[in-house]
Amino acid sequence: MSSSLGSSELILNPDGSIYHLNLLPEDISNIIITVGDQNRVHEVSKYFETIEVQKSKREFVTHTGIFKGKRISVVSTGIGTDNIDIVFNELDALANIDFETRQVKEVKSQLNFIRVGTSGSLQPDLPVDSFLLSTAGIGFDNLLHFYNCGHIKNNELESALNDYLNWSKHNIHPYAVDFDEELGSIFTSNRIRLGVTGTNSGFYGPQGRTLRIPPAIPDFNEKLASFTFNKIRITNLEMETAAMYGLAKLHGHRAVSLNAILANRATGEFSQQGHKSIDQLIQYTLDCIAKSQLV
Ligand SMILES: O=P(O)(O)O[C@H]1O[C@H](CO)[C@@H](O)[C@H]1O
Ligand SMILES: O=c1cc[nH]c(=O)[nH]1
Repeated sequence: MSSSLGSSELILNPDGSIYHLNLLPEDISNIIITVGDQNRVHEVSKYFETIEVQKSKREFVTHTGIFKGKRISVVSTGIGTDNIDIVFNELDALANIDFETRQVKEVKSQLNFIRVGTSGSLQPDLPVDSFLLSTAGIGFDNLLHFYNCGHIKNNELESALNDYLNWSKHNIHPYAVDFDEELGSIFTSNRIRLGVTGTNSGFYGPQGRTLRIPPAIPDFNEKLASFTFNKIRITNLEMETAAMYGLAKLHGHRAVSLNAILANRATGEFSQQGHKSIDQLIQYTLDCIAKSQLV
Protein backbone atom coordinates (compact mmCIF):
# COMPACT_ATOMS: atom_id res chain seq x y z
CA MET A 1 0.00 0.00 0.00
CA SER A 2 1.50 3.38 -0.98
CA SER A 3 1.49 6.25 1.53
CA SER A 4 -1.08 8.95 1.08
CA LEU A 5 -0.06 12.11 -0.73
CA GLY A 6 -0.05 15.35 1.28
CA SER A 7 -2.18 18.33 0.40
CA SER A 8 0.77 20.35 -0.93
CA GLU A 9 1.73 17.48 -3.33
CA LEU A 10 -1.57 16.32 -4.73
CA ILE A 11 -3.46 19.61 -4.78
CA LEU A 12 -7.21 19.37 -5.22
CA ASN A 13 -9.67 22.24 -5.66
CA PRO A 14 -12.71 22.51 -3.32
CA ASP A 15 -14.85 20.56 -5.83
CA GLY A 16 -12.33 17.69 -5.82
CA SER A 17 -10.81 18.56 -9.22
CA ILE A 18 -7.06 18.59 -9.88
CA TYR A 19 -5.35 21.93 -9.25
CA HIS A 20 -4.48 23.39 -12.69
CA LEU A 21 -6.56 21.35 -15.12
CA ASN A 22 -9.75 21.71 -13.05
CA LEU A 23 -10.77 18.15 -14.01
CA LEU A 24 -12.27 15.20 -12.14
CA PRO A 25 -11.04 11.65 -12.83
CA GLU A 26 -14.20 10.77 -14.80
CA ASP A 27 -13.72 13.79 -17.10
CA ILE A 28 -10.93 12.26 -19.20
CA SER A 29 -10.62 9.47 -21.73
CA ASN A 30 -7.49 7.34 -22.09
CA ILE A 31 -7.20 8.73 -25.65
CA ILE A 32 -5.96 12.28 -25.21
CA ILE A 33 -5.17 14.74 -28.00
CA THR A 34 -2.97 17.58 -26.76
CA VAL A 35 -2.81 20.92 -28.55
CA GLY A 36 -0.80 24.02 -27.67
CA ASP A 37 -3.42 26.65 -28.50
CA GLN A 38 -6.55 26.62 -26.33
CA ASN A 39 -8.62 27.78 -29.32
CA ARG A 40 -7.54 24.62 -31.16
CA VAL A 41 -9.49 22.48 -28.65
CA HIS A 42 -12.77 23.54 -30.28
CA GLU A 43 -11.19 23.08 -33.73
CA VAL A 44 -10.87 19.38 -32.79
CA SER A 45 -14.07 18.86 -30.79
CA LYS A 46 -16.25 20.51 -33.47
CA TYR A 47 -15.88 17.18 -35.31
CA PHE A 48 -17.22 15.18 -32.33
CA GLU A 49 -20.78 13.83 -32.49
CA THR A 50 -21.30 14.64 -28.79
CA ILE A 51 -19.35 16.59 -26.18
CA GLU A 52 -19.87 15.58 -22.54
CA VAL A 53 -17.18 17.66 -20.76
CA GLN A 54 -16.10 21.27 -21.37
CA LYS A 55 -13.92 22.63 -18.59
CA SER A 56 -11.07 25.11 -18.34
CA LYS A 57 -8.70 26.99 -16.09
CA ARG A 58 -5.93 29.37 -17.26
CA GLU A 59 -4.73 28.09 -20.67
CA PHE A 60 -5.83 24.52 -19.93
CA VAL A 61 -9.06 23.84 -21.82
CA THR A 62 -10.49 20.31 -21.99
CA HIS A 63 -13.30 18.91 -24.13
CA THR A 64 -14.22 15.22 -23.90
CA GLY A 65 -16.63 13.67 -26.38
CA ILE A 66 -17.32 10.95 -28.90
CA PHE A 67 -15.89 10.76 -32.42
CA LYS A 68 -17.03 7.75 -34.50
CA GLY A 69 -17.56 5.66 -31.39
CA LYS A 70 -14.27 6.60 -29.68
CA ARG A 71 -14.26 8.60 -26.46
CA ILE A 72 -11.56 11.24 -26.86
CA SER A 73 -10.33 14.09 -24.65
CA VAL A 74 -8.72 17.17 -26.17
CA VAL A 75 -6.55 19.15 -23.74
CA SER A 76 -4.68 22.39 -24.44
CA THR A 77 -1.24 22.56 -22.89
CA GLY A 78 -0.31 26.14 -23.72
CA ILE A 79 3.23 26.71 -24.92
CA GLY A 80 6.34 25.05 -23.55
CA THR A 81 7.69 22.12 -21.58
CA ASP A 82 7.03 23.83 -18.23
CA ASN A 83 3.33 23.44 -19.02
CA ILE A 84 3.89 19.84 -20.17
CA ASP A 85 5.15 19.06 -16.66
CA ILE A 86 1.84 20.29 -15.22
CA VAL A 87 -0.44 18.72 -17.81
CA PHE A 88 1.19 15.28 -17.89
CA ASN A 89 1.58 14.95 -14.11
CA GLU A 90 -2.02 16.03 -13.54
CA LEU A 91 -3.50 13.83 -16.29
CA ASP A 92 -1.59 10.86 -14.85
CA ALA A 93 -2.87 11.73 -11.37
CA LEU A 94 -6.45 11.77 -12.69
CA ALA A 95 -5.94 8.27 -14.08
CA ASN A 96 -3.71 6.65 -11.48
CA ILE A 97 -4.23 8.27 -8.08
CA ASP A 98 -7.30 7.64 -5.95
CA PHE A 99 -8.44 11.15 -4.98
CA GLU A 100 -10.40 9.81 -1.95
CA THR A 101 -7.51 7.91 -0.31
CA ARG A 102 -4.85 10.12 -1.98
CA GLN A 103 -2.91 6.95 -2.76
CA VAL A 104 -1.44 5.69 -6.02
CA LYS A 105 -3.71 2.96 -7.41
CA GLU A 106 -2.43 -0.64 -7.43
CA VAL A 107 -3.68 -1.21 -11.00
CA LYS A 108 -2.54 1.49 -13.39
CA SER A 109 -4.32 2.83 -16.49
CA GLN A 110 -2.28 3.56 -19.58
CA LEU A 111 -3.02 6.82 -21.39
CA ASN A 112 -2.44 7.48 -25.11
CA PHE A 113 -1.22 11.01 -25.82
CA ILE A 114 -1.34 12.38 -29.35
CA ARG A 115 0.08 15.88 -29.84
CA VAL A 116 -1.41 17.83 -32.76
CA GLY A 117 0.87 20.83 -32.99
CA THR A 118 2.74 23.21 -35.25
CA SER A 119 6.46 23.30 -35.95
CA GLY A 120 9.28 24.80 -38.00
CA SER A 121 11.34 22.70 -40.41
CA LEU A 122 15.14 22.74 -40.32
CA GLN A 123 15.55 20.94 -43.64
CA PRO A 124 14.97 22.56 -47.05
CA ASP A 125 13.32 19.35 -48.32
CA LEU A 126 10.68 19.33 -45.55
CA PRO A 127 8.21 21.89 -46.95
CA VAL A 128 5.70 24.11 -45.24
CA ASP A 129 2.22 22.56 -44.92
CA SER A 130 3.64 19.02 -44.77
CA PHE A 131 2.93 16.72 -41.82
CA LEU A 132 5.62 15.13 -39.68
CA LEU A 133 5.48 12.39 -37.04
CA SER A 134 8.29 12.69 -34.49
CA THR A 135 10.01 9.33 -33.96
CA ALA A 136 12.13 10.96 -31.24
CA GLY A 137 12.20 14.23 -29.34
CA ILE A 138 15.43 15.98 -28.43
CA GLY A 139 15.02 18.28 -25.45
CA PHE A 140 17.18 21.40 -25.39
CA ASP A 141 15.15 22.55 -22.38
CA ASN A 142 15.97 21.19 -18.93
CA LEU A 143 12.70 19.55 -17.80
CA LEU A 144 13.76 15.90 -17.95
CA HIS A 145 16.97 16.67 -16.03
CA PHE A 146 14.74 17.03 -12.93
CA TYR A 147 13.59 13.38 -13.14
CA ASN A 148 15.54 10.10 -12.93
CA CYS A 149 15.19 9.20 -16.56
CA GLY A 150 18.31 7.34 -17.77
CA HIS A 151 16.25 4.17 -18.33
CA ILE A 152 13.70 5.74 -20.67
CA LYS A 153 16.01 7.85 -22.85
CA ASN A 154 17.59 7.04 -26.20
CA ASN A 155 21.06 7.28 -24.67
CA GLU A 156 22.89 6.36 -27.91
CA LEU A 157 21.30 9.20 -29.85
CA GLU A 158 21.75 11.57 -26.91
CA SER A 159 25.47 10.78 -26.56
CA ALA A 160 26.14 11.06 -30.28
CA LEU A 161 24.41 14.44 -30.40
CA ASN A 162 26.18 15.79 -27.32
CA ASP A 163 29.56 14.65 -28.66
CA TYR A 164 28.80 16.38 -31.96
CA LEU A 165 27.46 19.65 -30.50
CA ASN A 166 29.88 20.04 -27.58
CA TRP A 167 27.61 22.75 -26.17
CA SER A 168 28.32 22.21 -22.47
CA LYS A 169 30.14 25.57 -22.66
CA HIS A 170 26.68 27.05 -23.34
CA ASN A 171 25.11 24.99 -20.49
CA ILE A 172 23.12 23.03 -23.06
CA HIS A 173 22.88 19.26 -22.60
CA PRO A 174 20.11 17.90 -24.82
CA TYR A 175 18.26 14.71 -23.86
CA ALA A 176 16.68 12.29 -26.34
CA VAL A 177 13.51 10.21 -25.94
CA ASP A 178 11.77 8.03 -28.53
CA PHE A 179 8.07 8.02 -29.44
CA ASP A 180 5.88 5.01 -28.69
CA GLU A 181 6.25 2.94 -31.84
CA GLU A 182 2.97 1.02 -31.45
CA LEU A 183 0.92 4.18 -30.93
CA GLY A 184 2.86 5.89 -33.72
CA SER A 185 2.02 3.10 -36.18
CA ILE A 186 -1.64 4.18 -36.03
CA PHE A 187 -0.66 7.50 -37.62
CA THR A 188 1.88 6.24 -40.17
CA SER A 189 0.97 6.55 -43.87
CA ASN A 190 2.28 8.12 -47.06
CA ARG A 191 0.51 11.33 -45.94
CA ILE A 192 2.99 11.96 -43.08
CA ARG A 193 6.79 12.07 -42.97
CA LEU A 194 8.93 10.72 -40.16
CA GLY A 195 11.53 12.86 -38.45
CA VAL A 196 13.38 13.70 -35.25
CA THR A 197 12.10 16.79 -33.48
CA GLY A 198 14.08 19.31 -31.45
CA THR A 199 12.17 20.81 -28.52
CA ASN A 200 13.36 24.04 -26.99
CA SER A 201 12.37 26.41 -24.23
CA GLY A 202 11.69 29.41 -26.47
CA PHE A 203 10.58 30.46 -29.94
CA TYR A 204 13.16 33.15 -30.76
CA GLY A 205 16.77 32.75 -29.52
CA PRO A 206 16.22 29.06 -28.61
CA GLN A 207 15.08 28.38 -32.20
CA GLY A 208 17.82 30.49 -33.80
CA ARG A 209 15.54 33.49 -34.52
CA THR A 210 16.88 37.03 -34.23
CA LEU A 211 14.65 40.07 -34.09
CA ARG A 212 16.81 42.55 -32.12
CA ILE A 213 18.98 40.51 -29.75
CA PRO A 214 21.87 38.52 -31.23
CA PRO A 215 21.85 34.81 -30.33
CA ALA A 216 24.66 33.19 -28.30
CA ILE A 217 24.97 30.45 -30.93
CA PRO A 218 24.63 32.15 -34.36
CA ASP A 219 24.64 28.87 -36.35
CA PHE A 220 22.23 27.05 -33.99
CA ASN A 221 19.81 25.80 -36.67
CA GLU A 222 22.51 24.96 -39.22
CA LYS A 223 24.42 22.93 -36.64
CA LEU A 224 21.31 20.92 -35.74
CA ALA A 225 20.33 20.43 -39.38
CA SER A 226 23.78 19.00 -40.23
CA PHE A 227 23.80 16.35 -37.49
CA THR A 228 23.43 12.74 -38.65
CA PHE A 229 23.50 9.50 -36.67
CA ASN A 230 22.48 6.07 -38.01
CA LYS A 231 20.74 7.81 -40.95
CA ILE A 232 18.79 9.96 -38.46
CA ARG A 233 18.69 13.74 -38.87
CA ILE A 234 16.98 16.46 -36.87
CA THR A 235 14.11 17.67 -39.01
CA ASN A 236 12.16 20.30 -37.08
CA LEU A 237 11.85 22.49 -34.00
CA GLU A 238 8.95 23.09 -31.62
CA MET A 239 8.41 23.42 -27.88
CA GLU A 240 6.75 20.34 -26.28
CA THR A 241 7.55 16.97 -27.88
CA ALA A 242 10.68 15.77 -26.03
CA ALA A 243 9.18 16.51 -22.62
CA MET A 244 5.92 14.77 -23.60
CA TYR A 245 7.83 11.68 -24.67
CA GLY A 246 9.87 11.69 -21.47
CA LEU A 247 6.99 12.19 -19.04
CA ALA A 248 4.75 9.72 -20.90
CA LYS A 249 7.40 6.98 -20.70
CA LEU A 250 8.25 7.74 -17.07
CA HIS A 251 4.57 7.32 -16.14
CA GLY A 252 4.11 4.18 -18.28
CA HIS A 253 1.96 5.96 -20.89
CA ARG A 254 2.30 6.16 -24.68
CA ALA A 255 2.89 9.32 -26.71
CA VAL A 256 3.27 10.44 -30.30
CA SER A 257 3.72 13.96 -31.64
CA LEU A 258 2.22 15.01 -34.99
CA ASN A 259 3.35 18.30 -36.49
CA ALA A 260 1.98 20.60 -39.16
CA ILE A 261 5.08 22.31 -40.57
CA LEU A 262 4.30 26.03 -40.71
CA ALA A 263 7.79 27.51 -41.08
CA ASN A 264 10.78 26.41 -43.12
CA ARG A 265 13.76 27.92 -41.35
CA ALA A 266 16.21 26.77 -44.02
CA THR A 267 14.40 28.51 -46.89
CA GLY A 268 12.88 31.34 -44.84
CA GLU A 269 9.27 30.52 -45.80
CA PHE A 270 6.15 30.65 -43.62
CA SER A 271 2.87 28.92 -44.50
CA GLN A 272 0.24 31.02 -46.29
CA GLN A 273 -2.47 28.58 -45.18
CA GLY A 274 -1.58 27.62 -41.62
CA HIS A 275 -5.18 27.27 -40.43
CA LYS A 276 -6.03 24.91 -43.30
CA SER A 277 -2.93 22.77 -42.68
CA ILE A 278 -3.73 22.40 -38.98
CA ASP A 279 -7.34 21.56 -39.78
CA GLN A 280 -6.17 18.87 -42.21
CA LEU A 281 -3.83 17.42 -39.57
CA ILE A 282 -6.72 17.40 -37.05
CA GLN A 283 -8.96 15.51 -39.48
CA TYR A 284 -6.14 13.11 -40.36
CA THR A 285 -5.52 12.43 -36.64
CA LEU A 286 -9.20 11.84 -35.86
CA ASP A 287 -9.60 9.49 -38.84
CA CYS A 288 -6.54 7.46 -37.78
CA ILE A 289 -7.95 7.18 -34.23
CA ALA A 290 -11.37 6.15 -35.56
CA LYS A 291 -9.84 3.37 -37.69
CA SER A 292 -7.52 2.17 -34.90
CA GLN A 293 -7.95 -0.47 -32.20
CA LEU A 294 -7.69 2.24 -29.50
CA VAL A 295 -10.55 2.04 -26.99
O1 LIG B 1 1.00 24.99 -32.23
P1 LIG B 1 1.47 24.45 -30.93
O2 LIG B 1 0.83 23.14 -30.61
O3 LIG B 1 1.33 25.42 -29.78
O4 LIG B 1 3.05 24.13 -31.10
C1 LIG B 1 4.05 25.03 -31.47
O5 LIG B 1 3.64 26.39 -31.56
C2 LIG B 1 4.02 27.12 -30.38
C3 LIG B 1 4.90 28.28 -30.76
O6 LIG B 1 4.27 29.12 -31.67
C4 LIG B 1 4.74 26.10 -29.48
O7 LIG B 1 3.83 25.58 -28.54
C5 LIG B 1 5.19 25.07 -30.48
O8 LIG B 1 5.47 23.81 -29.96
O1 LIG C 1 9.05 27.68 -36.25
C1 LIG C 1 8.15 27.30 -35.50
C2 LIG C 1 6.81 27.18 -35.93
C3 LIG C 1 5.86 26.76 -35.03
N1 LIG C 1 6.23 26.44 -33.78
C4 LIG C 1 7.52 26.55 -33.35
O2 LIG C 1 7.83 26.28 -32.18
N2 LIG C 1 8.45 26.96 -34.23
